[in-house]
Amino acid sequence: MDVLARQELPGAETLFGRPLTALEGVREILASVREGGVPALLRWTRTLDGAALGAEDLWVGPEEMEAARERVDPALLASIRRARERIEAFHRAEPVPHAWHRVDSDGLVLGQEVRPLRRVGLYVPGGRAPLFSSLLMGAVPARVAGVGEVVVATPPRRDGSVPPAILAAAAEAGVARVLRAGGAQAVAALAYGLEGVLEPVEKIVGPGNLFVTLAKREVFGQVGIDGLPGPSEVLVVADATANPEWVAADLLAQAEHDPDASAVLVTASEGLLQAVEAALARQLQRLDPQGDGVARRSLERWGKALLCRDLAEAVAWAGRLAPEHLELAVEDPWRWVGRVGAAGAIFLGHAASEPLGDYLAGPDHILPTNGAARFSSGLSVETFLIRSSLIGYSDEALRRDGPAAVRMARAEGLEAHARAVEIRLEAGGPGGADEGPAPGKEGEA
Ligand SMILES: NC(=O)c1ccc[n+]([C@@H]2O[C@H](COP(=O)([O-])OP(=O)(O)OC[C@H]3O[C@@H](n4cnc5c(N)ncnc54)[C@H](O)[C@@H]3O)[C@@H](O)[C@H]2O)c1
Ligand SMILES: N[C@H](CO)Cc1c[nH]c[nH+]1
Ligand SMILES: [Zn+2]
Repeated sequence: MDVLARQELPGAETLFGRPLTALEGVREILASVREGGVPALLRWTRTLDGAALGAEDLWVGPEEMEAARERVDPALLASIRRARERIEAFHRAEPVPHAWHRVDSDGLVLGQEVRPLRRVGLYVPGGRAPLFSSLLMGAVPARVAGVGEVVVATPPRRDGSVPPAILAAAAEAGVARVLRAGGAQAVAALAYGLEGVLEPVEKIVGPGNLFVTLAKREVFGQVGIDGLPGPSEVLVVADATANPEWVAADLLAQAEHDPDASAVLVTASEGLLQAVEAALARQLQRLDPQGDGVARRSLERWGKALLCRDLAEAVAWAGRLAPEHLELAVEDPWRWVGRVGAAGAIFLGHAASEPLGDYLAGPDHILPTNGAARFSSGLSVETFLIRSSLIGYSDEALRRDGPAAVRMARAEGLEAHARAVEIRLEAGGPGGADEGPAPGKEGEA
């Protein structure tokens, strides 16, 4: 991501009036919406998405969402509902932290409060394709966690409308309102708020392209973020039992998301590698007869086929690259699962095509990319919860722990810390009568 962020942004002269990198462009957009509010947001929406909206058009409300439910094909609506149910069932089955506390025999109270976030911003990609499935993948676990309000932001089409399938999915998932804004400008609106229109949210979740992902990284600290789920990735580890047509189809499925998406095959079978390359060429011709499609550009830039000595080496490579999606298209996937170092989601066996996970298998499809699976995971109910530690001292527990705390504070050179505890010890604890310094202790260091 950093390589792309630092490259000169094509078209920057027209967009920003001077040459800029993608990261500089994103910073400029964020600053302009932070300072300029709604007019700046509308200006970027016109420039980048071609939609000339007025301030009164910013929101899609519940009525338009309900109407969208009527407009989508009933079979599609039923599929969206089925997907919502499957995603919800998966997230309800997840282990989540619960509030707890315990009281020790000396009266020390220790525990954790757990509460859902109050307001979350959910980015739903819409630049190349209206990813209503990503809306479900963000809004459903938020709801399971008990989040107070989920504000969705998604880029409008050139006529200013939001695709009905996105609105229908929003209605199905219980989302109250949708902001017609995309890209870094939408991230700015969610993070900084829009005066009189939108309060800043506490956390921004959801996937997006390079601009969205860079913007989320920039606003982190001002608000929380779920991670950096950027351009899609698939890495297929395949053995000679894999069907080359199926493997090629799964590589193309992720490549079609974005010219920045990546699709990689790792195998120890030279025969399979050649068969997949031939299948790819054939399928790409059918998918993109003009020869200028997204999948072709993605494969040219980031597509790779690696030939390894054996399957163990192939799996080791997969773990090192830590892809968003790993397919184990091998005879005995369970033999290898435990040896995968890192991956956002692991698909087991020949039938488990990645797009099934994109839509309705159940686990979340908002997953770390760009190697971030080494240290982070996909969206879960826990993404929407915060924990607060609970600490309560009795007189007895204070007498036991206080002297050690005082000693440690003085060793760190923090006299005020030491005195804060000592003053209570001198008074004999919360139950003691004396609020002032103990006789004879004044001036002691
Ligand atoms: N990792 C995951 O979990 C996951 C899940 C779903 C989708 N995705 C990824 O989400 C992405 C969706 O991308 P998309 O582009 O279709 O939609 P998007 O909604 O993420 O981005 C569209 C926005 O990009 C901005 N933009 C476009 N060109 C720009 C420029 N030159 N300068 C500044 N801003 C610009 C515009 O504001 C536009 O509204 C894909 O990369 C896809 O692979 C990832
Ligand atoms: N493959 C994407 C995650 O990288 C998710 C998605 C949504 N719709 C289709 N695919
Ligand atoms: Zn996909």
